[in-house]
Amino acid sequence: MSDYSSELHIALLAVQRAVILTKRVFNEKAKGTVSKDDKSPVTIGDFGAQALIIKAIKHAFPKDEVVGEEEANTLRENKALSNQIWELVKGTKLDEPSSDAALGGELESEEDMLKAIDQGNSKGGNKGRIWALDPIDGTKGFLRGGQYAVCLALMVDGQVKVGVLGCPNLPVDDKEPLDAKSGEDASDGPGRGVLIGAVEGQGATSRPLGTGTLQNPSAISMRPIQDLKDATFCESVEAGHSSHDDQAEIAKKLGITKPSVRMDSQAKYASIARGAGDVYLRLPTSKTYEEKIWDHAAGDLIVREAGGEVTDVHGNRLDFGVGRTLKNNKGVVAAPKASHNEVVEAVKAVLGSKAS
Ligand SMILES: Nc1ncnc2c1ncn2[C@@H]1O[C@H](COP(=O)(O)O)[C@@H](OP(=O)(O)O)[C@H]1O
Ligand SMILES: [Mg+2]
Ligand SMILES: [Mg+2]
Ligand SMILES: [Mg+2]
Repeated sequence: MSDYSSELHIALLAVQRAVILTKRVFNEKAKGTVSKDDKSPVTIGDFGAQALIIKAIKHAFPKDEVVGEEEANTLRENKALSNQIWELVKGTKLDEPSSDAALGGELESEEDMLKAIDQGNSKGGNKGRIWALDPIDGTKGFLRGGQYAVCLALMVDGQVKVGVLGCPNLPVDDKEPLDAKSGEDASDGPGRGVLIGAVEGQGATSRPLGTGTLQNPSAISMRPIQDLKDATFCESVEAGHSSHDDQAEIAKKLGITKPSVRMDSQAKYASIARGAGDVYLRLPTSKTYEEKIWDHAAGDLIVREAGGEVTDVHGNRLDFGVGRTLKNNKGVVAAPKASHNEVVEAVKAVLGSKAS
């Protein structure tokens, strides 16, 4: 049986390399945004990071498939944008040549880059080895100057085996508690940037994000909370992604008085997994929206390996084996194992009272 050590190693290095690129874009005023068909934004950072990571995976594990969020169609029609991304991608490498070589080195050409982006077109499913990739999660936060994450997970037969989150704007210090402002005006200056990883059955770790070989990891775990009244809750900044009103009602029901922490991206999963916060709620805002597997795969495993439980609002585990979306689930409830049931009951009570 595989211990997934080489998959974890490649995933950590690939995310670390992609963050070199996303940080350059984050710190530029013009981030090269275009709108997708669903009107959501995508930047040169999203495309560039997807190309770099898929190149690395296909080099190390040529037979594996990838479910990536982005596709290159728009770029093939917009040469100027494609050129701009290529200028960024072609110079991006890890400082340590042997680490960069493990990822297959640089992409060969602009066409090679577009092809890599399009290799994220797997349909997903519950057979074989499939990676789920969100090159920039929290693109709206990325544009606003908030939190964002580079997210990569390996699923085997529909089960998440390896998960990695690169969070350039979170503090390196695992124990720095979240407060109501943690999601605002984020920066990637000194003391910031964390790389979280997990393998099924082997726990979760964190280490500072670097630019070459991987730094030493420390084990992370969720904070033991005696009473949910003292919990710190995280939710999306975007009210269109998760209902702030329902979450406030649930918090009230549980006796929570602290204001919620609004934060973009899977930085929420990363934060609760390392004990900087406690509970992450994502409450459906529409009957039709299906959550995307790349928005949750890495975070789901990392929180569960850190001593948490992750389910949908009905208390069912997230099902990553049914395609590119979580069509069997609604919303997300992530909490320490011992408190998870109590949170789900409060969620059911509040959402149930609104069912028509
Ligand atoms: N109506 C909706 N409900 C829930 N999630 C949505 C949504 N519309 C978009 N999203 C997803 O929310 C993600 C951001 O999550 P959060 O709100 O926690 O920061 C987006 O990821 P991207 O930024 O990668 O596109 C996008 O996939
Ligand atoms: Mg997006
Ligand atoms: Mg996302
Ligand atoms: Mg994204």
